Amino acid sequence: MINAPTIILVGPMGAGKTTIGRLLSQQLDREFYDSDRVIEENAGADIPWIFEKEGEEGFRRRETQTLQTMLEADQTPVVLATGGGIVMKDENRDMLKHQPLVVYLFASVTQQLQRTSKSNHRPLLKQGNPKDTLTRLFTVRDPLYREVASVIVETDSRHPKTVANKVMDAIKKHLAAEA
Ligand SMILES: Nc1ncnc2c1ncn2[C@@H]1O[C@H](COP(=O)(O)OP(=O)(O)OP(=O)(O)O)[C@@H](O)[C@H]1O
Ligand SMILES: O=C(O)C1=C[C@@H](O)[C@@H](O)[C@H](O)C1
Ligand SMILES: [Mg+2]
Repeated sequence: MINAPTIILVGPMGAGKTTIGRLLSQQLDREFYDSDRVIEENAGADIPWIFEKEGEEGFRRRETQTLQTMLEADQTPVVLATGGGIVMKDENRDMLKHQPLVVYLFASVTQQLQRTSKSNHRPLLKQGNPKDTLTRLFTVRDPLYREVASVIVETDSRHPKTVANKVMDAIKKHLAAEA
């Protein structure tokens, strides 16, 4: 595993990309980055503010730029969590498909709903009914996550540490099959 390339986590809001990404980075003794946090640091503002001032389109422009910079800059392998909508742009999916290790953290809509209900910093869930929004996004995005992923790990009803261990096992299997 020491030689594993950069691990990129994709999946919907509440899949646990940030949570599991942190755990993996600790287990592997690697740097952890979260594209949402990098966007916020570069903007000097949080995601709700960016959505309010620049719209989703402005946020997506920043997201593409951030992904590009991070993938180009990355020499040593790291763990990179992405935002739930990273797969919406063709150019982002192209970048991701060229990466050796993209992990789709799968979560059902019911589970996404439970996990996202604890906080209200996600602009897309502030308008309308969150269950309808998550269902609509799932229909569009689930095939796109699958399109870019080398590995898929189910996260429903699993403790974060169990998910992190499952990701490690799945990565080992994937790398062994590729060797
Ligand atoms: N496997 C899990 N079991 C229980 N709770 C979890 C699990 N994974 C994540 N959580 C909790 O769900 C919430 C959302 O997790 P997290 O922020 O890691 O999701 P995310 O995929 O990064 O979402 P976003 O796309 O919005 O950034 C957090 O409160 C986290 O503690
Ligand atoms: O699913 C989405 O489109 C988003 C998910 C979050 O990670 C943030 O990137 C932002 O709130 C948008
Ligand atoms: Mg996150």
